[in-house]
Amino acid sequence: MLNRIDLRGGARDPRRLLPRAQLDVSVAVERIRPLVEAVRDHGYPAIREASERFDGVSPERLRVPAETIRAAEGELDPQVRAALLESITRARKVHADQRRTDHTTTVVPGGTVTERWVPVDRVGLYVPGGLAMYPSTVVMNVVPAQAAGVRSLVVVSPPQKDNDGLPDRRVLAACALLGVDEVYAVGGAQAVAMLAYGAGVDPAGDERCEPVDMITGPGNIWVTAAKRLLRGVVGIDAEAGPTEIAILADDTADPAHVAADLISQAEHDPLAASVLVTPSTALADAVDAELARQAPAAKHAERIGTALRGEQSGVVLVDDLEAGLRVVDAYAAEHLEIQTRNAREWALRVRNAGAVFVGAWSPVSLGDYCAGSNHVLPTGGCARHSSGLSVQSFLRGVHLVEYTREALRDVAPHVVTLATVEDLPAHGQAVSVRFGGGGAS
Ligand SMILES: NC(=O)c1ccc[n+]([C@@H]2O[C@H](COP(=O)([O-])OP(=O)(O)OC[C@H]3O[C@@H](n4cnc5c(N)ncnc54)[C@H](O)[C@@H]3O)[C@@H](O)[C@H]2O)c1
Ligand SMILES: N[C@H](CO)Cc1c[nH]c[nH+]1
Ligand SMILES: [Zn+2]
Repeated sequence: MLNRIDLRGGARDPRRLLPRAQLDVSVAVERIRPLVEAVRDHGYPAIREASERFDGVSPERLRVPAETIRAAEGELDPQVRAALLESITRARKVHADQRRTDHTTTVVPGGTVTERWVPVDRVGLYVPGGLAMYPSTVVMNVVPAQAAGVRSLVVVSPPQKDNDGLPDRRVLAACALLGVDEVYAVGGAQAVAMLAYGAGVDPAGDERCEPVDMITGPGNIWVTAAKRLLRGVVGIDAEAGPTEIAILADDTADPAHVAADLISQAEHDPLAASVLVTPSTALADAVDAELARQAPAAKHAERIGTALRGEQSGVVLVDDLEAGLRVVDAYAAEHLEIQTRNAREWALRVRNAGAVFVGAWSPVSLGDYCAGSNHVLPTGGCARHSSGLSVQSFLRGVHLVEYTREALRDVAPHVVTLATVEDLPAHGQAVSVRFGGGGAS
């Protein structure tokens, strides 16, 4: 069922052999540019027009009333409430524990540099809502922002035809459980543009969404394209586009589990990538057989089939696990499962992955909902240089430089020398003047 790529006995570059579906983000950027510019220039009418075109709804007001958010919590199924609360509790525990604390280094007696971790003031959190609904993504965005101490949080999520043009009820309920009260029924590139530039959110222009300082959260290729386009206008977390799973497995892995995990992420999007890397032909054959058995029976069989057959998915056959490790490192998957003997040892050697899931009992679905880790992770190879969303994503390190007169005097000649070398004498003078004019004394 999966494309088979045989790297055994050869030295072919795995990056070329495993193309990514969203290499087309740059094409999507050009497609959404006029929409982003229209939202910047006209605000509400442009957003409404895009919602009509892409979401099939034409909302009068984009902001979700506070009582609607509260009512959604009231209507929540008790089992769903319990599961969301468990997810929130575990995520809060992990994210609060990982918050960086301020640190002071005494460089010399009387001279210190303190690194202060200051939260971003206002952030926009994107919660997808096209093919699937993501109350869990509300948790994964909001919990780290709150743990960082962000003061102003706004959630955007696409309007749903079957919910009177409001975001999904479970998404609203998750906002209520987390104490978020600024929510807009806007999705796609238009939501990203609204957050970046700010915009009126009703026909009369009485209500406004004020611009944010940073936008986080996953989304489809259009959301990812808008984030790439607006990076710089606002801060952006890593690109978190169509989901990816890679599994490094040997003959100890259970083919039924491997297939189920590949299918679980293919379920997100026809552009999702599911990749198995293994030295075992027997496992590859058995996983193929399991995929053929499990995939057609899945609820979202059509998009799963499209994702699994897509050029972005496949089985990579390698000579051994060392070669497999090189492949998964080159690929830099959003999620990497290690299902091998001594899984932890292999996992600790991985350099490039959004998150690593170790052994038979840590499937990606656990991390999607209830491990305590974050599921907003870098896709498209961004794991080579970027981290998943965390409490750190919402903090800025600000250096506090504090020297006494004596400490400055001691180092003044070096400052003056470096300023002279760079032909920026006024820099040197700003130090010298403090010690009686021309030169430091
Ligand atoms: N990496 C992660 O952390 C992570 C987590 C959860 C989900 N995901 C991914 O997020 C994505 C969610 O996608 P989704 O589609 O379900 O929801 P989405 O909210 O990202 O996209 C829906 C929006 O796309 C816009 N849109 C649809 N067609 C368009 C077009 N032709 N041109 C311009 N805009 C258009 C619409 O405005 C709609 O509101 C999936 O790819 C999933 O794999 C990633
Ligand atoms: N696997 C997704 C991250 O790529 C997150 C998610 C949310 N709900 C289910 N899964
Ligand atoms: Zn998932």
